[in-house]
Amino acid sequence: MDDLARQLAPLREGIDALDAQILELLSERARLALRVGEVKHALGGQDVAVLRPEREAQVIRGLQARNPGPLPTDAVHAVWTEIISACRGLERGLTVAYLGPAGTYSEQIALSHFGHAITTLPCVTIDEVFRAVEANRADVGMVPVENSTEGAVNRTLDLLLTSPVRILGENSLVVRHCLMTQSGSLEGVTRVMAHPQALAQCQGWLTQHCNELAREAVSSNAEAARLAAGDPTIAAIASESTAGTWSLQIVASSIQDDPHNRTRFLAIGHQDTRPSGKDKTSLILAVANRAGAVYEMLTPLAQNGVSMTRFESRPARTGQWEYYFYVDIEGHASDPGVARAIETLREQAAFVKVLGSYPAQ
Ligand SMILES: O=C(O)C(=O)C[C@]1(C(=O)O)C=C[C@@H](O)C=C1
Repeated sequence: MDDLARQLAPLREGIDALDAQILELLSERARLALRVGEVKHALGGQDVAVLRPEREAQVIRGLQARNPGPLPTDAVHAVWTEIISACRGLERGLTVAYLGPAGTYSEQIALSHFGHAITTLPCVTIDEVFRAVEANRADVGMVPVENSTEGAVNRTLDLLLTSPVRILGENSLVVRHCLMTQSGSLEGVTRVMAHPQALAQCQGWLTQHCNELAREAVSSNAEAARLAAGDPTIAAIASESTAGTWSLQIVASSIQDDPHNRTRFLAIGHQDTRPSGKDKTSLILAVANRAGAVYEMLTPLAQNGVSMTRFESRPARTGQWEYYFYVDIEGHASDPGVARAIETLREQAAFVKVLGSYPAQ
C-alpha cells in the first residue's frame, strides 16, 4: 500500500460507517413519514393534503439555523429538500406541472423546489400549467412571475386574477443563458431563436456579437434548442443543461445582459398554507379611478404595520385607464396585523383577491 492509500483507508472507513448510520436514520425517518401519511389519511380522508409547505419550510429552516458547518446552508437546504421529497413520495406521489419541454428553467426550479421524487408534467404554455392544476391533472404547478431584467410575466399575472388556484410557495433562480448550435460555431447560422423573455434579456449581447442574425421568438428556450438540434442554420439561447439534452455545442456562455439575472417562480395549487413563521401574502387590489385612490388603498397596510415587498400594476382592459394592483406583503393572512389590513381593504377597495400566504424564501 502506498502512502496515499494508507492515509485514505481509515478516513474512508469512517465515511462508510457514517453512511451506514445515516441510511439507518433516513430509513427510520421514512417509516415515520409513512405513519404521518397513514394518520392524515385516517383522519382527513382522501382529500387531506400530503404536501405541507409550511412544515417543510420549518424543518429546513430549523436545520439551517443549527447547522454546525462545515456544510454550507445551501447544501443543507438541497439535501433536506431531497430527503423530504423522498419521504413525501412514500406518503403519496406529487405531480408537478411546469412550462416544458424538459430542460427548461421551469423544470429546473420545479425539481429544486419539490425535490426529485415527483412526477413531472411538462406543459406547452403557462395557461396549460394553470389548467392542469385546476383540472387536478397535477397537484401543483410552477409558473414564472417576474424577472429582474424584464419585469413581470404578464400572462401569469392575468391568470392569477381569474383562476381559483392558490399560491403555496415561491422560489427563484439565477438565469444564465448560453448560445448554442449543432457545431459550436456560428458558421452557416442565419437566425437565433429563444423565448421572447430570453431574447430580451440578451439583446445587448446579440447586438454586439451577432447583430446579423435574425431573432425569432418561440414558445420556450427548450423548443429553440429542439429546433436547433435539427437545423444547422439555427442558434438557440437556452441553459447549459438544455445544450446537453439536445447534444448542442455551446458557442458562448452567460450572454444575458445582467449577470445577476433572476427569475422568480410561484408554486400554485389548491390548498391554503398554514403559517410557517416567516411568510408572504400575495393580493390583487383595485380601486376607483380617482385622485388619491391608490394612496388610500395602501393606507390600511401602513396603519397595521404591514410591509409591502412588491407592487405591480396591470391594465384592467376596460379601456378606462383602470388597473389591477398586484401587491406582496410580509406576513401570513392569519397574522393579526395582516388580517386587520385585509379586512379594512375589503371594506374600502373596489376589488380584493387574496391569492395565498406561503413561506417566504
Ligand atoms: O409532517 C408532515 O406532514 C409530513 O408529511 C412529513 C414531511 C417530511 O418528510 O418531513 C413530508 C411531506 C410534507 O410536505 C411535510 C413534511
